[in-house]
Amino acid sequence: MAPTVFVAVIGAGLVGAEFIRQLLSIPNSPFKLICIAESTCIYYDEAKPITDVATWRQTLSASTEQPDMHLLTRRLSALVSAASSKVAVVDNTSSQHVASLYPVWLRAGINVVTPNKKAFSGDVALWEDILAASAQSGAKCYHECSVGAALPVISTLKELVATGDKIIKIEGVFSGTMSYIFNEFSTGHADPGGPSFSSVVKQAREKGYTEPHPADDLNGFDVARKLTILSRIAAQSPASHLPRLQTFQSFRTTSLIPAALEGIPTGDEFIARLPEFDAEFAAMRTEASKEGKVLRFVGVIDPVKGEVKAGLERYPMTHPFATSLGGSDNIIMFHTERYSPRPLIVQGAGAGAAVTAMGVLGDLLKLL
Ligand SMILES: NC(=O)C1=CN([C@@H]2O[C@H](COP(=O)(O)OP(=O)(O)OC[C@H]3O[C@@H](n4cnc5c(N)ncnc54)[C@H](OP(=O)(O)O)[C@@H]3O)[C@@H](O)[C@H]2O)C=CC1
Ligand SMILES: N[C@@H](CC=O)C(=O)O
Ligand code: NA
Repeated sequence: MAPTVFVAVIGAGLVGAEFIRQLLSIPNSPFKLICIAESTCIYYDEAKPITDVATWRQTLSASTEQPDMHLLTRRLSALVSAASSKVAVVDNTSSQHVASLYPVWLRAGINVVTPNKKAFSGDVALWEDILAASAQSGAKCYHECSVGAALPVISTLKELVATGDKIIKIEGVFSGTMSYIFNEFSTGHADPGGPSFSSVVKQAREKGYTEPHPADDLNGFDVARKLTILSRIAAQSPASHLPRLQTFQSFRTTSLIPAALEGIPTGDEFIARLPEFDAEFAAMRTEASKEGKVLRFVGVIDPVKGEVKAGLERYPMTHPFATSLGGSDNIIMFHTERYSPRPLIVQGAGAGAAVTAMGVLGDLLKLL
């Protein structure tokens, strides 16, 4: 019989709510959902786990308790000590503060599952502390969805590296938002005269592909974070010249944010002002289509040259980045010693609540 796993979910937004729906839909579930937290409220009851898909939101809203992460840590640590069962935090936020608590949780024997990129792509000291804490206690930290949503990108790279393959180059479209935007905006065929840039950004947001603030996608930081996560793993492959990246800002990334829109605090205001710059983006599209090319936002990790970069590039209409992508598709090509001359390719939806929640739940199932 599978052991019971006590689960605390932090973040019940787009991904979090879908994750809870999928978790509560598992028949004969070994998971006990004892906690759900958002920024302003928390439900916690070990004796009364949430079981009903239809009413969990009301149960959370009815709670008057304020979220206190230190209290949550003490409660979950006590549960690890008292029960022979496993305990897991599922972080479905994009919070740096929540991410900074992973080493504390892991050292206390609390497993961590998350699509949040912050812990693995920010200060290298936090990433190293997470690895050390997990090794020390044996608690697991799974974050497959921090790159390419549920697509097996991190697991594939870890396996290539662990089995001694030499990574020659990793290149691809790593952002569901950027993929959707340029698949719709720059098709080559209809240019010029396709949809406006601001309208496709708005659609990407409505479809749930963007970060809580869409500027975090358009400034290239989301791709830079994913490249940092992969680069830190690829750096362990034989003969890698990749540098020890201090943060995701340690290499060159092209931002698509017009200077006048830098630092706009809310996503709504940012989206409202973006049409002012549609003509600039249309001109870039026209330039590319005159050469028979499309625009794609691409990331490259090159362990041979020791280089990591992300930016907007032009591709001929025959290139896989131009021909084979649709919707929020990511495509990641692993060129390795074994996968040569043809690369190992992972492709599919790289954003969206359903696939991301599925990947998070898949990671949680690994604890069994
Ligand atoms: N959307 C996608 O397709 C993908 C998303 N991801 C990642 O998944 C994560 C969630 O994304 P998404 O669901 O779209 O984001 P949302 O903005 O929809 O949801 C975020 C949730 O986190 C909660 N939250 C934020 N800060 C805290 C905090 N300090 N304590 C407790 N709760 C907090 C918010 O609560 P409140 O509303 O009260 O502030 C909200 O419930 C992000 O890290 C994102 O990068 C990864 C792959 C794909
Ligand atoms: N905003 C991100 C979501 C997944 O990480 C993206 O568009 O890829
Ligand atoms: Na993934």
